[in-house]
Amino acid sequence: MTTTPAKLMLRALSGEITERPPFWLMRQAGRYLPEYRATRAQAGNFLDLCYNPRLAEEVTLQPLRRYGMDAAILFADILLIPDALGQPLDYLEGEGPVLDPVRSAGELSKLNPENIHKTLEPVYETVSRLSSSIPSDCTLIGFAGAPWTVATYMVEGRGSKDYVNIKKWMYGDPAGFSALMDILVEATIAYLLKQVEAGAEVVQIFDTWAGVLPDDEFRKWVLGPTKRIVEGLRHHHPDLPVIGFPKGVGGNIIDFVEETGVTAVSLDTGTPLDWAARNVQTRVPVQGNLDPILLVQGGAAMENRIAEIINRLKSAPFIFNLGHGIIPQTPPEHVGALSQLIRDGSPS
Ligand SMILES: Cc1c2[nH]c(c1CCC(=O)O)Cc1[nH]c(c(CCC(=O)O)c1C)Cc1[nH]c(c(CCC(=O)O)c1C)Cc1[nH]c(c(C)c1CCC(=O)O)C2
Repeated sequence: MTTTPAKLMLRALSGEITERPPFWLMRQAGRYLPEYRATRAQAGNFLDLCYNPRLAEEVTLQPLRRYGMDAAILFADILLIPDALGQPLDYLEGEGPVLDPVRSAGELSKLNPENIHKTLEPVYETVSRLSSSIPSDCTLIGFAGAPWTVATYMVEGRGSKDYVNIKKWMYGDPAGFSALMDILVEATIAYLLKQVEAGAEVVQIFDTWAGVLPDDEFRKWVLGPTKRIVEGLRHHHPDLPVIGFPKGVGGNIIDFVEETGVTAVSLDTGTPLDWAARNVQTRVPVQGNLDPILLVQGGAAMENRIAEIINRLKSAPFIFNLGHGIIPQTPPEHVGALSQLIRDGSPS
């Protein structure tokens, strides 16, 4: 009897040390690619692209065609959940997302958690198309934002530097704020379950702003909701690999791993490699953590750091990635050099 060798990414997630690290890159589809910009122009605006299964499938596949990553990440955005809950959302050129803010328990009646799947249906169709169109050795990753990070955009109404509105609500009316977080936990579980049913093999939970909370609040609004999501997913899919990305949390990543039950964690750029090898990788597989700006720089600086990351993390389960998303200024040929280096162990 012959068995198909499992995909490299799934093997690393199951705790295997692989012959080379699987790799994929956060924001691997996006504006640094001319073909993305062309498809995006064809779609109209960014939300139209996210809700167009044919075009969202196309932009998901674009980086795979060039670089053959070991995983494809569904093309969508973490703010589709607020959109599906009925919170008006727009993406402004040069500014990013803008939402009509929700800032008190009284305003929660503006959200409608009943029918999110009606809006999100095209996303599930994108996943379903991808599950048959990606290469057979490539793993399909679904994703969602963590409730805390999604809530920062919902309450601030845009990206924020100081999180003053959400923190005032969180400190001043924890019970009311927890009603918003409950809505997000439930919606996120339902959303990710549908992605898994449509063919996502792994899910990643992005908590980009997890690092701005003090101890107690970190436990309450990052650890608690993430744990509930992991449990909610595993209730239906006990073996589903879940990757957490609690960005900027420093040493708290140990508690994150121990308490949430995630399968693996993504390390941000600031996480020291030796520390991560001793304290995190002994617990779960890790993913990371090249500085995305080294991918803009390229050359020897990038190549040396890639080699260093691989050397320090290759003795335990490891997935190569960035410490945060690719930025639009990235020259596509630098991504080519990275993929070559990881695949063959030498620069192109
Ligand atoms: C905080 C956050 C968002 N979205 C996301 C996060 C968490 C990860 C992170 O911190 O980067 C996650 C995300 N956003 C996008 C993906 C797609 C999959 C991928 O290739 O990684 C994923 C996984 C597409 C996108 N999401 C967005 C774009 C750019 C939109 C465009 O084409 O104009 C893409 C490709 C827009 C977006 N969406 C968001 C912001 C702040 C912005 C504006 C900033 C920017 O323009 O880069 C919210």
